[in-house]
Amino acid sequence: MNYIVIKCGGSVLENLPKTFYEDVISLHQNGDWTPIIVHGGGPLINKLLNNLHVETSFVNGLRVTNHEVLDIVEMVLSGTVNKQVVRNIIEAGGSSFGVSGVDGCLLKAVPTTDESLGFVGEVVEVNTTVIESIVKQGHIPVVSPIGIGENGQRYNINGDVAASAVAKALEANLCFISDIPGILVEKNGEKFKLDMVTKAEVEELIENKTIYGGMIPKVKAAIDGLVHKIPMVGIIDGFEKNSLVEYVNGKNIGTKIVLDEEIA
Ligand SMILES: Nc1ncnc2c1ncn2[C@@H]1O[C@H](COP(=O)(O)OP(=O)(O)O)[C@@H](O)[C@H]1O
Ligand SMILES: CC(=O)N[C@@H](CCC(=O)OP(=O)(O)O)C(=O)O
Repeated sequence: MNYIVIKCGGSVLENLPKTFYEDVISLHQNGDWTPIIVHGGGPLINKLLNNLHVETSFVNGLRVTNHEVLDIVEMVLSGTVNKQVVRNIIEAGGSSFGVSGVDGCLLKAVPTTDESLGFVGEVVEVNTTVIESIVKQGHIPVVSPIGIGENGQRYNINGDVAASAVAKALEANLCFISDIPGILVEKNGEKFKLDMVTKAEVEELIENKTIYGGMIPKVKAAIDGLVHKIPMVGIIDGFEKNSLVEYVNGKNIGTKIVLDEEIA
């Protein structure tokens, strides 16, 4: 099966055009690709935390997650956002089935090594049978990034990290849909997009702070995926018309991430 994991960032989710979902559905219906959506929802979590006067902070793009934050994160991701994406696909004429990483122990997790992050998890195992059975029923799976660990403990997993874990488990292509045309760098006061970056370049861009915030987990998850044999990883603009279709057809769109140039 030619799986493609499409990670929809919270930065674009609320405003993705209907044509985006129509493109996902057409990939599915043409039979060449089996799309799986993994979503984020950071801005909506921020909004609810703010409304409830709960403080929030990030370390290297990951949200520090205590009990109170964890409750709200799960509510937003596995409730509001997951069902919104499922509805969007139905509205665009497709069929989809939403699950959280907790359902069927889809995303088995352990706490991340940085203890100061609280209940932030890393995925240690993906129960691919959950995805496979949804696909078998003819639905597009929509996954929210909450993981489950020992004794039923929930974990907040960054959407990019969850998407990469699912792609690794299925040996799938991976595509990050975000609100930027790709990785941007500044030269002579002007910003331009990189068509391709290597692992070494990514590390340098993080080091010199050209890559910051939510882009850090994205590129780290991309590299981790490539190291574990994901065939292709890219970051593309969700608002650009046909971007997803062009990406799967190998057009030069967004930023392609590679381990090194020889194997590009
Ligand atoms: N070098 C960079 N190029 C492009 N965007 C970057 C870069 N470094 C940091 N960013 C930020 O990363 C954001 C995308 O990450 P994030 O907000 O987590 O998006 P998403 O919700 O789509 O996962 C961009 O909107 C931008 O603010
Ligand atoms: C640990 C961690 O940072 N989890 C993220 C999960 C949502 C997410 O990843 O949303 P985006 O894709 O919109 O960034 C969070 O709490 O915001």
